[in-house]
Amino acid sequence: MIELRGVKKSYQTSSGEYPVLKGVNLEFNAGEFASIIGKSGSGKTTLLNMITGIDRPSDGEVWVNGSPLHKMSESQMARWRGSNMGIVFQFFQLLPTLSIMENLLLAMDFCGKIPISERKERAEYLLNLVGLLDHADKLPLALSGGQQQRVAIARALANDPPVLIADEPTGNLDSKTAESIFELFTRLAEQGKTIIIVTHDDSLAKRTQSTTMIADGMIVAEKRASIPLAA
Ligand SMILES: Nc1ncnc2c1ncn2[C@@H]1O[C@H](COP(=O)(O)OP(=O)(O)OP(=O)(O)O)[C@@H](O)[C@H]1O
Repeated sequence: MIELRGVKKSYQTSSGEYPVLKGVNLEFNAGEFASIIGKSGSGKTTLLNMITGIDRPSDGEVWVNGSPLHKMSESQMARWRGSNMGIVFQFFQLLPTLSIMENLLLAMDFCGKIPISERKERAEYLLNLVGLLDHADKLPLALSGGQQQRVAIARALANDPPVLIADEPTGNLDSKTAESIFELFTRLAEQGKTIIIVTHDDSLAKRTQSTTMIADGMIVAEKRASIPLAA
């Protein structure tokens, strides 16, 4: 469903070319709840950026649901991403001057996949799903970090994408809030969404169906659990 073949990524720096991903081969199945772990600077965010199409590989191929991301133009990619990928960024990136409800509606407006007449109801459904319907009219900064993270997840789901990607979704959260977010991901995977998270939390990673460890831009270990998702 998601396949990376020989993916390399280098950045040009003042001291020359800096290789960050050095030939990554990886596969994720539809409906899989996967984690990516690795030390700071090992290339995790860069790897996620390859899968979401936020950045392009210097070499290699990235296929998602049969679409060749490595061949798409910027505008094709933006359109494709809007309806195919839900992205939860490390620092939420909610628009601070819009209410929680407006943040979700805007994501739907940009994409156009959800009919206009259904957007408000869908936003309410998603805010209810993450337990924040009572906060719909508040501005993001009126919420706690954990609540903002849940809004970011609701927004990522706005256009009902088959894939949800989250960079450190439970970083900086207390353990109870982290647990509730993990449970939400588990439920979404059970409903058929493919979920890929980057995490520093080994105990959370162990509870996902597969864990990929990256070190120095290379996959150094892959573990696939044959057990069902842990609750
Ligand atoms: N645009 C860029 N230009 C130059 N170097 C970059 C760029 N983006 C990332 N890097 C470098 O690539 C390496 C990997 O970065 P990346 O953000 O993917 O790591 P990470 O594993 O996600 O780290 P962290 O856990 O700290 O978020 C780092 O050394 C980083 O400094």
